[in-house]
Amino acid sequence: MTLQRPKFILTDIEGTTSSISFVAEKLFPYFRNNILDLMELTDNPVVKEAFKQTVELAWSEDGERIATDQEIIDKLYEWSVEDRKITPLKTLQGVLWDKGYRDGELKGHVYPEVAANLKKWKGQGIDLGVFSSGSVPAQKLIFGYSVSGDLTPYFSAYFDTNTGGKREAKTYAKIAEALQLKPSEILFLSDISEELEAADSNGFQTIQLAREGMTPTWKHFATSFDEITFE
Ligand SMILES: CSCCC(=O)C(=O)COP(=O)(O)O
Ligand SMILES: [Mg+2]
Repeated sequence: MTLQRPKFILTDIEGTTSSISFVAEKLFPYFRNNILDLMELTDNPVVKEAFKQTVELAWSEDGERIATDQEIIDKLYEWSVEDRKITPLKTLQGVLWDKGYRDGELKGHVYPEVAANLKKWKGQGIDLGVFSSGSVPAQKLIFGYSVSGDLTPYFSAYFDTNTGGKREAKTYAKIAEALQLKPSEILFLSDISEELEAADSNGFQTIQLAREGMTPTWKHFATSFDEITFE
């Protein structure tokens, strides 16, 4: 697919740069297997704030009153099994994954052609950024400790659920504003059509990554980054 060259490419992670199986079968189980380590980190201000948000969300969403550290951890475990894209869970996943990447137990999966295309696009004068439900620190880890080496030098901006939900149009307006670009100057890459729809309704260019035999569900699609080229 050949497009007019955008000024900025914003990419999703799971299902786009990286396999769904790596996230579902390596990252999420690592979090659940090590979740009790959070008990030792309750003085860490990031953990403290995420625990507070967990208590508030459990109350507002389920009407459930949780208070003890064990109850909070049980709730986070449950949300992880359900693959909830909610900020305190995503923050705490990033906190625990940090050790896994640094110890070498985790190595960020990226599809084989990703690094070469990031390099090529950057060489064409296109700036690159990430928008994932994974927290910004978790985004920096998967790309910093990737199977293709440290890819973080390619990215100049990172966005997560603190900016807004990926299926909400207003989130993309906020991203364009933060980048000080017109929406039409940004190309968003994702595997999920609801996310592409939200970006498209805001005027972004969009391409769906339909990887590993996935049937495309969006009007513009590619099966790998190699198929995305610019005039
Ligand atoms: C930052 S890598 C882990 C990604 C993650 O936690 C996740 O929920 C995937 O969401 P995405 O928005 O990248 O599809
Ligand atoms: Mg995705």
